[in-house]
Amino acid sequence: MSATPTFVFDFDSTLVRIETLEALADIALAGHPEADNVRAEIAKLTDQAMSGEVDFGTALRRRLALLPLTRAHVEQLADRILDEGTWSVRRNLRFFQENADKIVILSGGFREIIAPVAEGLGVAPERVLANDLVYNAEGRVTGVDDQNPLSWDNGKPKVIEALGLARPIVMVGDGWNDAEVKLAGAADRFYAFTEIARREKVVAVADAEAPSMDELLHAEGMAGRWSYPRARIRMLLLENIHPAAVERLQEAGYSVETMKGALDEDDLIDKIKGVHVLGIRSKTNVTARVLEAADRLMAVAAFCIGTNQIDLDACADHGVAVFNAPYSNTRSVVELAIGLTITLMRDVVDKSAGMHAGKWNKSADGSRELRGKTLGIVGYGAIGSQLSVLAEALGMRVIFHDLSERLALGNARRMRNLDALLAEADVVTLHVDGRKDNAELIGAAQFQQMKEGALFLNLSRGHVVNIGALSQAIQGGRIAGAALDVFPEEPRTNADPFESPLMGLKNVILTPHIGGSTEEAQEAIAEFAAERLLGYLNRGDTTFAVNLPNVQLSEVSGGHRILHIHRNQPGVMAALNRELASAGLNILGQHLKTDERTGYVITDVDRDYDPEALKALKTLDGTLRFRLLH
Ligand SMILES: NC(=O)C1=CN([C@@H]2O[C@H](COP(=O)(O)OP(=O)(O)OC[C@H]3O[C@@H](n4cnc5c(N)ncnc54)[C@H](O)[C@@H]3O)[C@@H](O)[C@H]2O)C=CC1
Ligand SMILES: O=C(O)C(=O)COP(=O)(O)O
Repeated sequence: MSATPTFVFDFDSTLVRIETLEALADIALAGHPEADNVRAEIAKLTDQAMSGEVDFGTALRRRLALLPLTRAHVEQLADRILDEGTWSVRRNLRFFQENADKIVILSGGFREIIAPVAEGLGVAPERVLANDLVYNAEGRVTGVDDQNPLSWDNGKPKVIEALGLARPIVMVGDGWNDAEVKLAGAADRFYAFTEIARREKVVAVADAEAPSMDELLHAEGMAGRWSYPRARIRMLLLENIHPAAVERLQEAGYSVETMKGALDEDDLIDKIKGVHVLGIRSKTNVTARVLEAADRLMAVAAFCIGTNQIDLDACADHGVAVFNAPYSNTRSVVELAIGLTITLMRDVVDKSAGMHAGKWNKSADGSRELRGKTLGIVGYGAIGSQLSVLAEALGMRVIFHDLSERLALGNARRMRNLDALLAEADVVTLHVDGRKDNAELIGAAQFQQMKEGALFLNLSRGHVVNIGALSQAIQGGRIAGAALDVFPEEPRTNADPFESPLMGLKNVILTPHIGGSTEEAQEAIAEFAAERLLGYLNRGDTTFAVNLPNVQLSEVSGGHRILHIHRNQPGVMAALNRELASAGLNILGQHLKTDERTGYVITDVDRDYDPEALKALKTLDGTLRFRLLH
């Protein structure tokens, strides 16, 4: 590694979120009759000086002359300046403290205000170069020390040159006077720091823009709080995912793009390049072709329960973790199923449509109570079993069929097979998952087995039912009513048309896949899935991943964390540990978990190692993904 450069940091709008003179103006002008005008004048001068329109010395003196500033005002700001630290500076304190002897703070601002921040960063007072305020006997500020070159135009380069600092020198700041340091040749690189204020003119002459300290440290090859600047991690959230997720992910520093509808395979292939995290709901198919095109993808989050739209094995083979929200909309689906059952039993939808057309049809024919009827639940997972409890509470008898051994809740009875269930149920409701094998689980033969006049509900997945057979069963009278929330072909957006052979049939309720679409469920899903993503990105935690071994992990603290996803084949662990040993890495902790396909090993190591040594780990035979977390 090349030697650490000398870092020269500007202060206002770089190490802190404020401009000192504006903050002092707020304090000194409190209660002043002309406060707003004076403040506006000061802000304008600051901006003109920072963008190079007015020379710095002139702007500084004019701003001070506008203020009735006293020592007490200055002390007041100095007392609270630590609260004004720039966010990315705060999270990278360790960088400052560990490299304090390579850091200089260079500011046209005032020493009294900078001192507490410098102390917090571990930067010695002699490495703080700033202006000195001059006070009169009453403690009133009369100006600045005119001997200090920093109080004049183009002072920063002069001061830096006079220090004779070790090169290369990296200048970091938001203002034109910071850019001048590089333009005058006193620094080797200049980063326009834009986390607080972004000035086009300054960015235009910079070697690079640093939207945060993370970006700067990454660009300079320094170990920062994060191994990779979060703002560069791109997340694409499709299908109108609840804003709570966007907020949570942005708040954590990631870049989030949202789209209202789903994308088809080709559009997703175009869009997926450069995307690190994809968020979808039930309608976007993540196929092997999509994964081939995904050059950066680390994780897919299904902001729903079903994951049948995702090629989970192909994701695992690419080292892409897949998460879902398995319980957040369960209750919403159950409530709708209950509501639909009652609505079908009472023929509410057709009667209501009749009323809207001016037809009064008061009749009890065919209308029945729920109480005492038999509900047949196919698929007794999270939704099926919760529906079982609610239906019993309403007085229904519950029978169920599931491929797996499930605990029968309450008085629910397990049926030995699907046929037995179909023969006995007054209402058949589907809550199986969307695995391929479930295609047309219910077709003509199954409708034949149902009781004459049975009701039928599908809130699981569209392909589970043969729609033509259902349509015939309804028209032939075997099925007295049906409620369908899911369809073999569903429109990708609200603007696309919907068509189905079931349209217009008597006592048939069609809903646009809204089983899980309640405000409560969508918000809960957003929070749950966003947390899973953050846990994975920030800690490597795979709890609730549906295609990788689940490992629950705490925050990385003290050391670095090496994450290695590999094909589950003999010898990978041995080879990995051989490489770690030969690189002289001190292992603080290690976890390994495997499933049939994939192995996931997490190794926490001490920070003092040669980063070059890690390269070998990326190319170990069987490696699917390698990641380093700080
Ligand atoms: N309409 C909507 O908006 C929503 C639809 N869903 C759908 O509901 C499905 C079920 O959700 P959960 O209950 O949370 O899933 P789950 O995974 O907890 O339960 C599914 C159950 O179905 C069983 N199963 C699968 N195939 C079967 C078969 N052929 N015969 C009998 N049992 C079978 C499984 O063993 C499992 O116990 C989801 O996979 C999703 O496709 C989920 C949420 C909202
Ligand atoms: O949670 C599920 O699996 C659902 O079917 C809900 O899908 P959606 O998020 O409404 O597209």
